Order: sequence, then structure tokens, then C-alpha cells
Amino acid sequence: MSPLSVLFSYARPHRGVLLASLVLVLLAGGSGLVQPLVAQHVLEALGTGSSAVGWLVLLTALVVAGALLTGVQSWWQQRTAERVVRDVRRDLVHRLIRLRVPELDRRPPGDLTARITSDSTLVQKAATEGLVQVANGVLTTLGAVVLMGVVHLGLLGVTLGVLVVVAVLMGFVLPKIRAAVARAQESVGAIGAAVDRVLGAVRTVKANGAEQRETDTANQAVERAYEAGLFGARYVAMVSVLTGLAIQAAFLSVLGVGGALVASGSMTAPQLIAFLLYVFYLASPLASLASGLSTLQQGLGAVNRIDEVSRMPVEDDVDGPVGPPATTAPPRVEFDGVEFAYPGRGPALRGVTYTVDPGTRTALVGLSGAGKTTMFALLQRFYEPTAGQVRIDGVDIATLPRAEVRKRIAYVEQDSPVMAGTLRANLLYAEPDAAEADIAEVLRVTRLDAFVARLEHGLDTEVGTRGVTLSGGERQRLAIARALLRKPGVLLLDEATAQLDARNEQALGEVVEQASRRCTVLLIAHRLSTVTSADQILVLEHGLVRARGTHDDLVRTDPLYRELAATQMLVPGDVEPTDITGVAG
Ligand SMILES: Nc1ncnc2c1ncn2[C@@H]1O[C@H](COP(=O)(O)OP(=O)(O)OP(=O)(O)O)[C@@H](O)[C@H]1O
Repeated sequence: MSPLSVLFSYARPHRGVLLASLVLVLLAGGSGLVQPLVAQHVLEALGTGSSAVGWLVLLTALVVAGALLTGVQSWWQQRTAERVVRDVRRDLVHRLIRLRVPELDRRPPGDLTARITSDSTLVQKAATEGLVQVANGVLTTLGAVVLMGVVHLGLLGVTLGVLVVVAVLMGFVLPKIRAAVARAQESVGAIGAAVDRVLGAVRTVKANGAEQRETDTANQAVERAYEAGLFGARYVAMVSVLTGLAIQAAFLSVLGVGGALVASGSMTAPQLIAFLLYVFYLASPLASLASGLSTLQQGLGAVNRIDEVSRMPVEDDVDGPVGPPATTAPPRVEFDGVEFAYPGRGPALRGVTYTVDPGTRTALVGLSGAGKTTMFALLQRFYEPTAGQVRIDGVDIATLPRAEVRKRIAYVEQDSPVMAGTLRANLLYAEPDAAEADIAEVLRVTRLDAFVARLEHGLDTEVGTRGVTLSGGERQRLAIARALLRKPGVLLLDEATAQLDARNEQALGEVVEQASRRCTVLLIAHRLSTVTSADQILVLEHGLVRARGTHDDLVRTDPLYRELAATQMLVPGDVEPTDITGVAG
């Protein structure tokens, strides 16, 4: 779709009211045109001593009607503009939240936010005021042109000649406005991205004394937006200059040619005067046309950035009623020859095959970057395998709606995100109707009950942006409590206890063990002490399962596992300190 058709598509649902608005503009214009004639009659009546009441009433009615029509037209137009921007923003919010994870991975959130907040406002005016002004300008200009033709065809030719020259110049200027707005909006997106980057890691920025560097980065985008804005403003100003010049040039040409025609007797003086009045009358529709075209170009400059979001792939199977899972029994989870690579990267998983039996605990261990978190991401259909299948209870999850897959799974992320809001809102995020008894139970098992009891507002305490007012361990326990409250079929814990003190870690280890009687648990852990009692441990290396078994089996059979265990003093051993961060070498 061309940008113009996209713009029309925003206006289309409101075409009725926009057409009505156009009619009102024309009527208000018409009433304005008639008023001088009626005023003339009033003056004539007063001069001749006859009654002017009728004309006065008509004049008053015209003035009032004109004002009312203008008021109603302005209200309809602005209301429609607000509706257009509301629809665009609704659609953008809806899509952005549903964008596929790979798409979100490669776009700065600040830029996406700017499309909702800033770009949409330009489209709002273009799809309403711009279109009405252009239509009004075109219709009124055409009307004036027809009447000019009735008065004198030759002079009409002269006028049109001048207008064509101006139209060609406009054709050069208008696309510049559009390009400038597109550049300015890109920069506004870049400002959003830069600020978002800083605010998302404000402590890192401060701790590294990077305030000035980050300010400079954001300011570069601010400067680019300013330059592009100025560039566009120059051309917008040029449009009004051209419109003024068009009228002046038409007036002078008509005066010159018309004067000669009158002198030669092929035209009467009143004809010339009438024609000149029409030339002046043209000023208003031409101004409306020029301003409407500028507004349209500005909207077209922004429409691409909005339309780009409409073309990004979304997860279209996360809405609608999913219904309760067919069974509450813990399911079997299988990876069967699963291969996967992130866009532009080498393989992250290279043919992973394993089965997790219902109601058991499987631990994934291995060096950093081995592909553990990637498996969790595939299990929730954040990404799709490039080969192989992930199955839940024997069903390939690629054949299930994402909502259904995710409903069965509770996921505690590596950095256990907590969202701004209250503790309660975070806890009940997936289960808004959870029973008080269940809430109390999960708070107890995650040992958050004492913490909550100490807070003045208890569960209604605000946790700040990303839970910044909580400690790392409290955030993790909150995330685990949220997961347990869902009573999931599958529980995924990614380094979920990494930030807990030893006492809490042990307590939560027991909770997870208990949970595995009700659900299938997969947990990723670097601290092997948390996984020694798992039913099955998978050792991952470079996207492959290199060994599997219980802790005791693996200590005996797998050198890498033995090394990991020895460095964590879980087995006696004489081990060279090895890089287990995967950073070096
Ligand atoms: N969103 C992403 N885009 C591109 N590459 C990614 C992405 N996420 C992870 N990777 C890469 O994929 C590989 C596997 O990453 P993954 O997060 O699965 O490792 P991991 O075993 O969980 O590591 P860790 O123990 O450090 O969390 C790594 O090389 C990583 O750099």
C-alpha cells in the first residue's frame, strides 16, 4: 500500500463525518460570500428609506448560521481527528504488545514508543484536517475557475497558466516537507531509544560516570530532529510564499492582459472587474489547498513509521478464550532433534533430544551460553525451532496456539522481572482471581510472608519501576510466588534462586521439590547444590546435550560435570580453576 492509501485507510471509517464536515466548510464559505450582497441590500434599503428589516434578519441569520456552521465543522473535524489518533494508537499498542519476540529483540523499545506517542499525532491532522482542507480547496478553486470561465475564457487561460507554473514549483517543494518530517520522526524515535536506554540502566550509567556521554548521544538525535524540523519548516514557509505569489502573479497578469483586452474593446470593464474579484477570491481556497497539502505531506512523512509496525509479524494466537487445560496432570515434555539459531548467529541448539517425565525435576546445567535459556524460550514458543519438535504430552507445540502452550507453563526468568505496580498486582499477574488462601500459602512457602507483614501497606506496597524498591532475592521470591500461584503444569526456573541466601535457597529448593509432585519442573542452575537431588540432570555444551543422568552418575561419568561439581566443592577433587563463564577462550 502506498503511504497515501494508508492515510486514506485511517480516514475511511470516518468518511461520513469528514464529508459532512466538508459540506459545512463549503456552506460556511457560501454564507460568507452571500453576506456582502445582503449587506448591500440593507444599505440600499436604508438609503431609499424603505424597510430593511427583512434584509437585516437575513443578514443576521447568515452571520449566525455561518458562525454555527464553522463551530460545528471545527468540532466534528477535531473530534474525528481525536478518534483517528485513538484508533491508530489502539492498533499500535495492540500490535506492539503482540510483536514476535525476534522482532522485539532487534528494535529499541524507545523508538517503538515514539511511534505511538509522536508519529500518530502527525497522522491525526493529516487524515482529517489535511484531507478536508485539500477537498475544500480543490472544490472551491474549481467553482471559482468555472465562474471565471463564464466571465472570460481567455483570461481564465492566463490565470491557469500562472497557476500551473506555481503547481509545478509546489510539486518540487511538497515532497521535501514529507522527507524532512520522516527524518525528524526517525530522530524523535532515536531520542526515545537513547533516553529509554539510559533510564533502563540508570544505575550503571551513574556508576560509570557516563552521564555526559549518554547526554551527548541523546543530544545528537535531538540535534538531528531540530535540523530536519528546520528544513521542513523552510519548505512549509515556501508553500505559503508560493501561494501568495500565485495570487499576485495571477492578478498582475490578468490586469495586464485584461487591460489590453478592455482597451481593444474585446472585453468590457465590468467583466474585467468581476474577473479580478474572482482572482482575489481564489486566495482563500488556494491557501486552504496549500496548507492542506503541507499537513498531508507531514502525515505522509510519519505514516511509514506507523505502517511499518502494521507490517511487523505478530503473535496472532495469544488472544481469545483458551479454556482450561484438558488435564491438570503434569505433562511430559520432549525435545526431539531440536535445532535453532538466532537471526544472524551461529547455531544455539544443534539437535537436542531429551524427555522430561511428568511430575519430575530435570536440571539443565552447563557452561554459560550453552543454550539452556534458549530451550525455555522455544518451549514457550518465543522462537520457533529451525528443525525438530518440542512436544508437550506428545503434541508438537508448533501446532498449538501460543496462548494454550503458555497457559500450561509458569516461567521464572533469569533476572526475575518484576513490573511497576503493587506487590499484589505482580503476584496476581496471571491469576487475578486467586483465592486469598492460595496467596497466603505461596507467600508462606516463598518466605515472603514475614517481609510483607513488615510493610506498612502490605501487599498494596508499590514496588517501583522494575521492582527497584525490592532486593534481588525478594524479587526472585516474588517471581517464584507468582509462578506457583498459577498451579502450572510445567514450571520453568531459570537461575531462579541465584540471588537467594543459603537459607532461603534451601527452603525454596524444598518448595520446588514439593511442586514437582504436582507439575513437571525444568530448572537451570549454575549453583549445582540446587540440582543434586534432581531426577535427571542434562549437561549442555555448545547447543548439545553432552551427558545426562543423576548427580552421582554424572560425577562418575562426565568430566565436565565432575569439574563443575569440584569447583563448587560438591565433590572432592583436584581441579584446575577453569573458566566457567564462557567469556574467556
Ligand atoms: N536474543 C538473542 N539473540 C541472539 N543471540 C542470542 C539471544 N539470546 C541468546 N543468544 C545467544 O545464544 C547462545 C545461547 O544463549 P542462552 O541464553 O540460551 O545460553 P545459556 O546456556 O542460558 O547461558 P547462561 O547460563 O549464561 O544464561 C549464546 O551464544 C547467546 O549469545
